[in-house]
Amino acid sequence: VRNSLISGNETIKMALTIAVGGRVWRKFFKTFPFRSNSALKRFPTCRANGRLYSTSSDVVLVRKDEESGIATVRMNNPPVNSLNPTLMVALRSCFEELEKDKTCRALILTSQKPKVFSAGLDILQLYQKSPDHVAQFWEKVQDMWLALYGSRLITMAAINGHCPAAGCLLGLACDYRIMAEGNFRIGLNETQLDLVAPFWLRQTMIDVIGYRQAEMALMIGALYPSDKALQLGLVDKLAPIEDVQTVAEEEVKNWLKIPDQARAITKMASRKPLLDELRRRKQEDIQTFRDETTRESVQKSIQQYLEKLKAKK
Ligand SMILES: CCC/C=C/C(=O)SCCNC(=O)CCNC(=O)[C@H](O)C(C)(C)COP(=O)([O-])OP(=O)([O-])OC[C@H]1O[C@@H](n2cnc3c(N)ncnc32)[C@H](O)[C@@H]1OP(=O)([O-])[O-]
Repeated sequence: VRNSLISGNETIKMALTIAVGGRVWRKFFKTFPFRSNSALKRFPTCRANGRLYSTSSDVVLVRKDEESGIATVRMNNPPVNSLNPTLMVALRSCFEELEKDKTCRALILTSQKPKVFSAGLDILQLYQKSPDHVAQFWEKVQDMWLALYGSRLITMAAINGHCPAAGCLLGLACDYRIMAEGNFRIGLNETQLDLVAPFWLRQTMIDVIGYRQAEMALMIGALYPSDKALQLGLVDKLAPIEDVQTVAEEEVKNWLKIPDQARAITKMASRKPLLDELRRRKQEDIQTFRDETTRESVQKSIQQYLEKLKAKK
């Protein structure tokens, strides 16, 4: 399915691309096309540090430092930043707006509410819903991921709290992950809900922590404390929770020393096969998720998981 090595032809294409200087970005976007975003038009805009960004509400807060070109994107969907359609569409919109902003060079993704980065997908959107609802919901997950994973920007996850399931999916889509020290957990725990991580999410986990560890983590739906996550390579750095944002900014500044063009082309060379694969198999992936999730036995498991969450209190 996945061939992360680019072919000789593609290498030559990229070398030529670099050589043509002024026309490089036009050529780059031709080689690695980004999807256009019709959703943007549907949302009102908000002003962030003098620049306009589209959000569907206040669920995504954006602040861009004009001097450095670093944008901080904060998820703001209390209590736990569960990824409902509104938040996912707003995140996708925001990623795509920043992508188009020529003065933007880096994106830090974090939570407005310390202690929880994101609780993953809004489980209520998967429970007792029609197959059509689940299908539309899943497409929003795919589109959000495509926009972040396929970004030309430096993308850094400042994981300032718990980061299960689709929270981890967002982190894995970034280039680098800094996580809060302490009793916070991260991982792809989908199997605990009787859900199956899709091929593109499985692949990113494999790419980040290696086949054996990813296979095991995915099978048992492991959630790791941050020190173990660091040991596995699931996150790249730890910091005290109050310093996660500052450490992320410092790290981005190091990355900004690398010329954008070469960094972005290199990133796309390794990510393009998986991006293309999902674009090609998008409908099949939606159908699989819809059919699996709406199965009676899976609905029963989701119900039990929701009950367990409530009982925790
Ligand atoms: C294959 C597909 C790939 C991805 C799949 C997924 O992401 S599946 C997702 C897998 N995700 C998980 O397995 C993570 C499940 N969540 C947790 O483990 C914890 O909430 C926490 C550790 C993130 C935060 O702990 P904390 O003590 O700070 O907070 P708290 O626990 O007290 O929750 C506060 C309120 O939010 C509610 N709520 C919570 N999460 C969700 C949700 N995802 N959705 C909806 N609601 C959720 C919770 O019921 C409670 O509601 P109440 O009673 O006030 O009406």
